[in-house]
Amino acid sequence: MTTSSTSPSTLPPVAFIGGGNMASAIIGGLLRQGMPASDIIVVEPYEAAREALQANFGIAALTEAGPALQRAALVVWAVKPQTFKDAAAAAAAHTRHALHLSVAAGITTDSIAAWLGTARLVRAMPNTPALVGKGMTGLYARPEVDADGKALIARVMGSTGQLLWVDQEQKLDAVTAISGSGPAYVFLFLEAMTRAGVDMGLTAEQAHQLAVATFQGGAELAARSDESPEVLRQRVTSKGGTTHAAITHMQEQQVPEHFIAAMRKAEARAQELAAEFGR
Ligand SMILES: NC(=O)C1=CN([C@@H]2O[C@H](COP(=O)(O)OP(=O)(O)OC[C@H]3O[C@@H](n4cnc5c(N)ncnc54)[C@H](O)[C@@H]3O)[C@@H](O)[C@H]2O)C=CC1
Ligand SMILES: O=C(O)[C@@H]1CCC=N1
Repeated sequence: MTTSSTSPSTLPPVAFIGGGNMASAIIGGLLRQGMPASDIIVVEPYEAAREALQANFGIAALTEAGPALQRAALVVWAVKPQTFKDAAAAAAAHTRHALHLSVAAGITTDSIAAWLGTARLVRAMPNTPALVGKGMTGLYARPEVDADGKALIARVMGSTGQLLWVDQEQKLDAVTAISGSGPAYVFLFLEAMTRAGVDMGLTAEQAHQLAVATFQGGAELAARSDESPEVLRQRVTSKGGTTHAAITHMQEQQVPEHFIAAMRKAEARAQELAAEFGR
C-alpha cells in the first residue's frame, strides 16, 4: 500500500451518512487529527443525534441527503444494515463521484455497489473502542479502489486505532465476530467479574477497577510478549493454586467451547444480515 506524506489536516471533505455511535467515533478521530469540522458533512435524520453532533463536535448535520454531499471526496456509510438501502437511494445521485466506505455489518460490497452505482468501495468493520482511539478495524477493498483510495481510507480509519486489511470480503464476517462484536464480550466479562467481586465483599467500584485494570494489563502483556496466550496463562496458573481452581472449573464447564460457539453465532448473523438486507 502507498503511504501519504500529506498531513491529516489536508484530508479532503468527508461525508457521513448516519451520525450515530460509529460515525461519532470516526469523526472524533478526524477532529483529533486536526481536520476542520467544516470539512465534515453529516446526514442524520434524527434530531437527538443531530443535537449530539452539534454539542460534541460543533457539526450542524443535514436532515437529509442533498447537493451539499457533492463536496465530499469520501462518503462513509454509518447507518444500520436495515436502513442502508433506503439511505443509499436518497444519497446515490449526489455521491457517485466519490470513494465510499461502509461500516455496516454484513452488507456486501456487491449490494452496495448496485445501490450506489459505483464500485469504488471499501468495506470496514470497526469497533467501539474507536471512541477512545483504541479501535480495531478490519478492511476489504474492492479491486476498483486504487492505492491512493486505500491510503485515504487508511488515514481516515487509522485515526481511530489499528487497521487490518483482508484479501477476501468474506473474512470480514470473522473480523465482525472477533473484534467488531468483541468489545461486548469484554464488557460481559467485566460485568461478571464485578458481580463476583461484590459477592466476595468488595464495593462495585473496587471490583470494577480490579477487573478493568486486569483486562488492560492482560491485553497489554499479550500484545508486548513473544509468548502465546497459552503460555502466559500457564505462568499465572500455579500447580494446585487458585487460578488452577478457576480455570479447571471453566474447562469442565466447556467455557472455551461455548465461547467459540457464540462467536460462530456472530459470524452466522453477519451472513444472515447480508441475505436479509442486501437485496
Ligand atoms: N456499534 C458498533 O459496535 C459497531 C457498529 N457497526 C456498524 O455501524 C453501523 C452503524 O451502527 P451504530 O453507529 O452503532 O448505529 P447508530 O444507531 O448509533 O447510528 C446509525 C444512525 O443512522 C441514522 N439513520 C437512520 N436512517 C438514516 C438515513 N436514511 N440516512 C442517514 N442516517 C440515517 C440513525 O438516526 C442513527 O443515528 C451499523 O451498520 C453497524 O452494523 C460496525 C462495527 C461496530
Ligand atoms: O452488533 C452488530 O451488529 C454491530 C456489528 C459489530 C458490532 N455491532
